[in-house]
Amino acid sequence: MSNRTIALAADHAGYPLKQSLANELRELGYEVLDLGTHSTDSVDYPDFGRALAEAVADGRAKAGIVACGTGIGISIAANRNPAIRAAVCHDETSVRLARLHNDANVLALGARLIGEEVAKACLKVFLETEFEGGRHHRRIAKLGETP
Ligand SMILES: O=C(CO)[C@H](O)[C@H](O)COP(=O)(O)O
Repeated sequence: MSNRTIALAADHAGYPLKQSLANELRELGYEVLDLGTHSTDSVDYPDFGRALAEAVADGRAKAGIVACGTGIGISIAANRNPAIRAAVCHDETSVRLARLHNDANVLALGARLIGEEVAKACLKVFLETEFEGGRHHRRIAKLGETP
């Protein structure tokens, strides 16, 4: 991904993983746009999924990483923004295919389900894998159509 700014957001369950991934991103030379949360105090994941989606949609960040306990709730929140294709992934193959086929612009991780090293490996694959295009363009376009 060429733009070097990656947005991060998490709820309280995802907060420790978010901090770890922020450090990893900085070590990899990326700018980090940290949209919270900023502690393990209990918060509501829709607020953070929405904020991250807006940052990616308006171009403040090239892509985003979200984390909650499972990755599910915060991905649902992010995906309510029509510009967002958030994929919940817990292994590198899923991440690779989410980029190759789905042009996922947000990676959602379940902090209570996977370890930090797996999450870091998923992050690297997400950053390094380009959209394959071709037949997948047509399908991505259909995702933006209203039913
Ligand atoms: O995974 C999540 C949403 O999909 C949340 O992180 C989880 O529901 C938070 O639970 P709790 O308030 O019990 O910490």
